[in-house]
Amino acid sequence: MSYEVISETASFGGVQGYYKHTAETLKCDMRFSVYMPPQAQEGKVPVLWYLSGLTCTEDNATVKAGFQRVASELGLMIICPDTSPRGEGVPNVEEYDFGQGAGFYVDATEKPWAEHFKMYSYITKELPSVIAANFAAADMEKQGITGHSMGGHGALTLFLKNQDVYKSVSAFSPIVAPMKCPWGQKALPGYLGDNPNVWAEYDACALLRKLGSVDTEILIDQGLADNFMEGQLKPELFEDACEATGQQLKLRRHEGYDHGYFFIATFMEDHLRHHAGVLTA
Ligand SMILES: N[C@@H](CCC(=O)N[C@@H](CSC=O)C(=O)NCC(=O)O)C(=O)O
Repeated sequence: MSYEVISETASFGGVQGYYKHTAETLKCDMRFSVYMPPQAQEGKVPVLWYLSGLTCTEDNATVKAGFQRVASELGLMIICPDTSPRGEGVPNVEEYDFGQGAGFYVDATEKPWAEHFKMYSYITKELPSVIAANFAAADMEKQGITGHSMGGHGALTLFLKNQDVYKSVSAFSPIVAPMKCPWGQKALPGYLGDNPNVWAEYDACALLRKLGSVDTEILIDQGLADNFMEGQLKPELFEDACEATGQQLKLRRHEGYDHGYFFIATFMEDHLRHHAGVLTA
């Protein structure tokens, strides 16, 4: 459960840190970032996980999402993990949507991925244990989860499968139905084999329809100038699943915004307030 400090830098009265540890689940070294708000000097603070999308590391959101100012105001700890195992000995392909940088937050069962690609267990079990053991201010009874695109898929599915752990959820332009889009139709069989019942365990629409509604509102923001919206993201499928199950959903569609971090930074404050509203109630 030990970890190494890469850097710690003052930000809005708190500290933006980058850290490294050896992840047993993934059999490689992993980096993650933690924003520690100033309130952490006085006591425990709620924890918000941010899961990034395809091609990302822990760095993309940390430097581009602009969460530090409002996280400081609200007293939220923000944790950004990497999106896959990496490094020598970890399998990869020269494709942006599979392999390193594209872990899809699943526990792979297929060769050669199964040995390292266990991002579901890493994010839900190992990394939280590292945080709980080393960051005393983290209130692990008050955790929320958000993410972008592939990370939005991660946020929705991890939330639905672990409602005892995560109390709040939101997503920026998430993949909501990987079984029904090309990114997911490549990743799910690639990592999990050919059984659709196993894929459905990692599909937010399928999970919501199977598990039923949860007692908290889900916030999703989607840009209407997002080139991936029609072919990959299909927010209307999640809207349908929410309507069918009676799930409270705030799905906001924004004219002119694309898939990138200028979009995320624009609406980040609303997401932080959404999570703080639930986690500090
Ligand atoms: N290179 C790819 C697109 C890669 C891309 O857009 N990645 C997004 C996430 S997409 C879904 O998970 C991202 O967040 N990129 C990093 C960033 O800092 O913007 C292509 O050519 O289509």
